[in-house]
Amino acid sequence: MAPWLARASSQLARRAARRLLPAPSSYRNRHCAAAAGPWLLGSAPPVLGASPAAGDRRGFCSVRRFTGESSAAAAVEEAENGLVAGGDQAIDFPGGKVSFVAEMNFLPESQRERINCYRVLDDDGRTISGSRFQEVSKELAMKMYSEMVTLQVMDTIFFEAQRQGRISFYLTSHGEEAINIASAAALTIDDIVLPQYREPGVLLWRGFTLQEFANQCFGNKLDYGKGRQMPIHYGSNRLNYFTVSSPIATQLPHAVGAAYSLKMDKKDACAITYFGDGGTSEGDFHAALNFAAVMEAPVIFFCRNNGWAISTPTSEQFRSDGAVIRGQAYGMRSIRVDGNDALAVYSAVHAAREMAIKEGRPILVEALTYRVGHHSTSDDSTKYRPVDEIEHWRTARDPISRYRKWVQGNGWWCDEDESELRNNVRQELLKAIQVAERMPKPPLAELFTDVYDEVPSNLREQERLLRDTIKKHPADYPADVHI
Ligand SMILES: Cc1ncc(C[n+]2csc(CCOP(=O)(O)OP(=O)(O)O)c2C)c(N)n1
Ligand SMILES: [K+]
Repeated sequence: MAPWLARASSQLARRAARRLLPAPSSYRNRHCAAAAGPWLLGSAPPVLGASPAAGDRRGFCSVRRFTGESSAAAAVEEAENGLVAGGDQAIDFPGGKVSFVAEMNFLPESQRERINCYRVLDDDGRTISGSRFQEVSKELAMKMYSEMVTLQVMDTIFFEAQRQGRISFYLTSHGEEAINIASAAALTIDDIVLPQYREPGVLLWRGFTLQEFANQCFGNKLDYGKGRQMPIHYGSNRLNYFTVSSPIATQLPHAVGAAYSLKMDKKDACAITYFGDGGTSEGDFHAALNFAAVMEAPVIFFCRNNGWAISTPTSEQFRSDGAVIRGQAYGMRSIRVDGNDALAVYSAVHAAREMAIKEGRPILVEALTYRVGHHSTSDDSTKYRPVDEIEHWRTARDPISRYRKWVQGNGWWCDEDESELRNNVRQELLKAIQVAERMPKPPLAELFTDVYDEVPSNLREQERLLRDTIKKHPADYPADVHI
């Protein structure tokens, strides 16, 4: 027995003896569980001071029966011999006191009921009576609405542009507009965003223009990534938005580091990182949550639980009650929120941010939602999920319609406003696409820069070969490649 455990055991037994506690009827069982406690069940504890009386063997554990007044003295004797007396008292362990119990109870694999989901608006856009939420001004509420619509229109047009062969790839946030916009609205520009790829609305909210989105998707010379990345891999230094990186969940540990640096600099800001239900199966997810909890980093882990990771349903992703329950396992406050309710998402992230910064702690937010679109333009989701299911979420559960009912109910919006907004966004984006499409591509030399301070000889050789190949086969390369 470890010396600290023996000390604790003997202190406890002496205290019991001083108070002359009568032996509880279940003493025998407690004794048994306590003695087995620190070791693996099934293996005998290394020190057993009391020799078992005949007939007292119960599997792995030796037992002595005590009665009446003699029990306290016996407890002392047992403790001196290295046994733990058990009882209601808590015993010191590394990490804090733990109480012993007589029953051999395994923690159940799940709670009896699933964790509740915080909601403000019902399906008809009415505030649920008694719901508590962060007030939003008319101005903020309307900006949220118009950005949700802008995101939806942008997604629809870029998706079509890919189908027309004008861009190589696209991925929509359909069904997750409230998550995108309302979470962004609850942050300040000083908060650092480490995105997955389905949160362009956060960047839109921060002021990334439709022209900037188009420049990236067309990989032209104004794209900040210099045309090196696939479409939708946006990033902006100016807007504190890390560049999207496709490998799932790598951004989570980065976010903890970024958050910790904000804390060291005593900044009034936090980091937020987004990821899907699929991302929770990556080792990076677990490393990041543990790291953040231990380091008390002001980071918000925002899980978009949208039911699908490409063709993998959540039923094949995890057996836990979603992601929210995992926060507690790592010692982190967590909340489950209706991801299709803009006011609930806004309120939850607003509160999470306050706690993260003021109390210096990570928070996990799990937003329940549904990926209404295909995974990307490389996917046809009707191959693995029922069309009815998609339609139900696209219509009856649409976050934009629900929020619109609420703003309209407040007298802030009407049908004419709606068509004017949609028309304006469409015009602006079509113009941006035309400009982006005509804009020359970045110079070829840029393919080889920004990794090494000086381009090494092997890369210079590759560049020379590429230029020769383009000259030999000009028809196989875009006409505007700048040799
Ligand atoms: C490490 C890694 N494994 C696999 C992939 C391929 N992949 C791209 S997206 C994706 C699904 C991710 O699903 P989820 O995290 O739930 O996000 P969602 O697409 O639903 O928003 C997978 C498996 C990847 N990009 N990175
Ligand atoms: K990543």
